[in-house]
Amino acid sequence: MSMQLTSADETSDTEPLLAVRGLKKHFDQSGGVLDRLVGDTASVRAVDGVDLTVTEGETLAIVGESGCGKSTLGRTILNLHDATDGSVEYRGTNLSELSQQEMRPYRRDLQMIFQDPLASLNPRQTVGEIITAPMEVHGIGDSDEGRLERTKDLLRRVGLKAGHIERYPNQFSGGQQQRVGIARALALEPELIIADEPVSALDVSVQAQILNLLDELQDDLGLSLVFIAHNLSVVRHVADRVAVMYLGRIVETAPVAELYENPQHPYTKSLLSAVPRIDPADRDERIILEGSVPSPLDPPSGCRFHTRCPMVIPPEDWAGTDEAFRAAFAFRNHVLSGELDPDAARTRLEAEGRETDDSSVASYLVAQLLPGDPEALPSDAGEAVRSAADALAAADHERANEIVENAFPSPCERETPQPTDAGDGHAAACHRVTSQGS
Ligand SMILES: Nc1ncnc2c1ncn2[C@@H]1O[C@H](COP(=O)(O)OP(=O)(O)OP(=O)(O)O)[C@@H](O)[C@H]1O
Repeated sequence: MSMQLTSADETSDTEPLLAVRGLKKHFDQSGGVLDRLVGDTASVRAVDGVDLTVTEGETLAIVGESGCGKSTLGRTILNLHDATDGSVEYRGTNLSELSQQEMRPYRRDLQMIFQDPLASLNPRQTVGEIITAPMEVHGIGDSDEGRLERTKDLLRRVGLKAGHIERYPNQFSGGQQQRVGIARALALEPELIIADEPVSALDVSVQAQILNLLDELQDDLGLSLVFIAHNLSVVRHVADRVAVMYLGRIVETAPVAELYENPQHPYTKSLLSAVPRIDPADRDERIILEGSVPSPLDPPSGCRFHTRCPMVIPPEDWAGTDEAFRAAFAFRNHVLSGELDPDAARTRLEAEGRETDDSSVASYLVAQLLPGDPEALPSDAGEAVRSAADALAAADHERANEIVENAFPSPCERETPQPTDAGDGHAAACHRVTSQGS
């Protein structure tokens, strides 16, 4: 007789199923004992203080650019990485304190689905073996026959055929492989599945089928789902709530419709502006962010997004417009990035048959690095830009850094914004967001 794919037990809905508090995962990058002795203890701050909750039956999407720490967060929640700090409470038990041995009973409840289905399936095992193996480990089913029957049920449940049980992973298409991965995760009747970019490696036409399958399974089985994605377009129809992640931290959380209609964080706004909309009236102007995500080895101070933020806040005594400040701040960030090479600028000028003295190089750097018109800056700011460019042309990077840091400070780089209640279950960590709570 086949077993039932039962839904998770009903429990009180006041307590979240999963509560992540202050979770950190840092990867030590110091070379060895000597590095540590001399205090050279660089670490990648992949997850750096995350708070999240997942309630029963809920789908929480975690969205952010590549490298912002989503996979590390998923793996640390499941105790596949040792947490550096913080806690992960699952039904009141702090998983991050458990040894791998103590984790075993929880492994059954907490499953993961991976981005690359083929890489996550053993190529030498049949689908039947892949799906029955975890059942054996966790003592599900009384006999091999029972487990095989259950495997056939699962295959049908995920849209495959019972006859597929004898096949090997490479005999399936990408979408079918992901269905096998989902069946394997379901084999243990989990309560929560962390799906790490489960459709990113699939053709667009197949993505919708897998998303629909996950949605359907979640409804039918009462599963909780943490759905990791690198853009907002795939999560709209599967998520109940969305947490937007930037450089190891959650910057905004909201119910999905609220997030799409009323984004608060400039980072979320930029991600949303990249989502294709059918109705032209819904289309926002595309916000292209400067540069790429900074290194988690040395994340920016204050608000980590300040180096790329199109809404960065001027200091109180700024005499110009906000737009002029943002141009000056973008110039500042180029200078501080340390990536500018005055010799390369000189070579370029030479190739164009122009003057190559320091003053010409400085003018060239201003033209390249300051967005908009230098005349729009207040006069002292314009002078600071020019002095910094002169210092750069003379290869005095230290002086250039000092000038731009003093001339263009922002509260965003000094103070770390805390999550602020924006009403309707919505919170954002941005200095521009003011509390709507009581
Ligand atoms: N085992 C590791 N050792 C050192 N650094 C790591 C390790 N795993 C991840 N990282 C670093 O941690 C940061 C976050 O990586 P992570 O894979 O969690 O990001 P992500 O948002 O999931 O990105 P992607 O979508 O590309 O997978 C990256 O800078 C990555 O290089």
